Amino acid sequence: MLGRLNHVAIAVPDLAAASAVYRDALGATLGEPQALPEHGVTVLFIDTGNTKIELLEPLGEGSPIAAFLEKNPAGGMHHICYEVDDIIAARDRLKASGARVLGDGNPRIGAHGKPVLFLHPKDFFGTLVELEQV
Ligand SMILES: CC[C@@H](C(=O)O)C(=O)SCCNC(=O)CCNC(=O)[C@H](O)C(C)(C)COP(=O)(O)OP(=O)(O)OC[C@H]1O[C@@H](n2cnc3c(N)ncnc32)[C@H](O)[C@@H]1OP(=O)(O)O
Ligand SMILES: [Co+2]
Repeated sequence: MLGRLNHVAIAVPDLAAASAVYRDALGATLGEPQALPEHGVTVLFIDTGNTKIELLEPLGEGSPIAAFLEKNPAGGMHHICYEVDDIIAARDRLKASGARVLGDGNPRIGAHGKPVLFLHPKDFFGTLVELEQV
């Protein structure tokens, strides 16, 4: 079930400033910012060759990362995304094991145009887990 590491996400207060630091200080090659109002974030991906870094900032009212940034105003590691080949089978297996699938439990289309789900951080050792079907 558990596949490759698709991305590590870092929530930031200012996406433009954070991506400039990644470009200028770390020499990162930046993807284009993507506003995703349906997810309440604007994201930008950085390809590291073996995985990706997702920088994300809140977009609009009620962003799901607003409370996280209130607690971590300078930003912080927000979630980790694993790839799965069948997100419905993964969801059903996780729910059967007692894990909490966030939202209404149905996959939504994520930044890569693929179905994604999120698992409650309290069930995975303080780490918000995202699953992406590839
Ligand atoms: C762009 C699309 C997609 C992609 O394709 O990559 C994305 O990545 S979108 C990313 C943004 N969307 C999401 O994160 C959706 C899932 N997240 C949520 O539903 C919420 O963030 C949350 C996980 C339910 C937390 O919401 P929050 O408002 O912070 O609720 P609480 O304050 O009640 O938090 C409960 C509890 O969990 C701790 N917490 C919150 N966020 C995280 C986190 N990222 N990592 C670890 N722990 C987290 C929070 O501190 C609370 O703990 P206690 O205070 O100890 O109770
Ligand atoms: Co993500």
